[in-house]
Amino acid sequence: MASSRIIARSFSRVVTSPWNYIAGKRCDPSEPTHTIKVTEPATGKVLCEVPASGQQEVSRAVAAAKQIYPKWSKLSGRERGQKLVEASRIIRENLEDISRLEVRDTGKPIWEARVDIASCADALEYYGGIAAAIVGQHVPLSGGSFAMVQREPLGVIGGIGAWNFPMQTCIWKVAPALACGNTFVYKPSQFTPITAVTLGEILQEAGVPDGVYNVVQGEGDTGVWLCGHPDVAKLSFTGSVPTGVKVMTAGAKGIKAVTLELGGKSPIIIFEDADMKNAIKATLMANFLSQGQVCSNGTRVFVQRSIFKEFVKNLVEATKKLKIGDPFAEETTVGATIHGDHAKKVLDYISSAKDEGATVLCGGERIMQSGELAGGWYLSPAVLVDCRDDMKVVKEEVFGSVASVLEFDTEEEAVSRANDTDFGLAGAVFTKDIQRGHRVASAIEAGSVWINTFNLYPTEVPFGGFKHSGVGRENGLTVIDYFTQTRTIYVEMGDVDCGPLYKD
Ligand SMILES: NC(=O)C1=CN([C@@H]2O[C@H](COP(=O)(O)OP(=O)(O)OC[C@H]3O[C@@H](n4cnc5c(N)ncnc54)[C@H](O)[C@@H]3O)[C@@H](O)[C@H]2O)C=CC1
Repeated sequence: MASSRIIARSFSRVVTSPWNYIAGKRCDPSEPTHTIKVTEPATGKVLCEVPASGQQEVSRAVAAAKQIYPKWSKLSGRERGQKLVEASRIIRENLEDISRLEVRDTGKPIWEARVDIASCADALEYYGGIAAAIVGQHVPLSGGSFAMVQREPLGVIGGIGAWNFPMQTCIWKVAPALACGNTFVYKPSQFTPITAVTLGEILQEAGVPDGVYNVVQGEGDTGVWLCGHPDVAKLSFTGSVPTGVKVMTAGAKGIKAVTLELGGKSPIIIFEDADMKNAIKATLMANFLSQGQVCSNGTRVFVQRSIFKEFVKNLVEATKKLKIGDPFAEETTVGATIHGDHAKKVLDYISSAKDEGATVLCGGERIMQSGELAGGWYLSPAVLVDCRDDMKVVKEEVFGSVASVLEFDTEEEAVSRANDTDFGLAGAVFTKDIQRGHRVASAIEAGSVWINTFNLYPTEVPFGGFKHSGVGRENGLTVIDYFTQTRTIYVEMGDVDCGPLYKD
């Protein structure tokens, strides 16, 4: 029998206002603080005008989330999970439309947006699937007494996201938080307002009650209001280290739990016995996905001296074959930088690298400055050699398509240089020697280390940073601990034993 299911009816497939989403409705803030002109990265033209939310609007969103919390948190995990799985189904059935919205927002190529949106469906399906298994514990104690450890949600979660993976960043927070019984207020990046609102409409269609998930648009000030709101129990943030410090400080003031997913400057260590083709493929993926605007990117490429020349030749050849252009074109592999100011920052890093003695073997220029997409900022992916560890481009997060390739001699040297950074988000080792692979992977000070691959984040495995790259984890079962708290109930089955304090 043919399925009678209807593909999502009610979510907007076009870029449309209003931009906030509160208590199940798209709405405008009653007192906008100002209007944000969002540009479309592909064209540089204004994509939409979004009113920024002030304190009053943030409070309205938090109140909506607080009001529905008793009802949502009292559903069984299975009931909540079924709705999240349904939302996952809606996303999969509408993957193309949602991916196209993501491309308009980010400028990333359509092939990548499809991968990102499929991963959003994966996360909703995974946390929907395990929601019924989010339970407490029974702990037997001496003399028949026991303790019950109840696992409870935290309340209203305040989420704040970056612009590079707008819907994925949002869903990595929202899916586990809702599965655990929390409700949510999300503030997307001011550069990518679209798909967080789309998610609201999809969750509503999947049966999630109005108010469980809300969106307030705005810039840093809106984030400040959300972080400081007394009814927000926890902050979950993805963004840069300096903003992460502010969010953590706001959390400290309210004694709120904080999860921070921050920046990186990850190393890839490629030994002489590595499979050359796989090492090249991974280096492309680790540097040029999403125009290099990926937190976990492996931008410090350490290559053993004996294969350095061959590796660099192959990398430059492969980089020159990348097709930079219209993000909607199927053949495009690299799209547009998020906006002009960011692109200029990336170009400045390349200039500073040259000033400090680096050689640019390919790329590092703004291209496509005529035609329909002339207003977009399209940068040709750059490969740099003659780099030193103390150069600005090698030390700081560039967040653009710039790979710095560095030579090393010994394993010990490579590990020590790889770890010589305040960041610790990710890393990788390429070798055919299984013992060396594990030894080096375990020595890299980072939350995710890949052996013979890069930039894979299945929803089942935890992701997050060591050192300045973050606090807490997203994905996997671990995240349940970050969205719940426990209450221990001790049950005494005998008499009270208070030692010598009491005498008959
Ligand atoms: N570890 C991870 O999972 C990921 C980390 N990132 C990191 O994000 C950064 C790029 O994203 P951006 O949007 O440029 O970061 P950002 O730190 O400038 O902004 C992030 C978000 O914080 C908001 N915000 C700004 N000031 C705030 C304040 N005082 N209080 C509360 N919220 C505030 C912004 O409006 C935005 O929504 C990079 O450093 C990148 O590595 C990006 C994606 C994933």
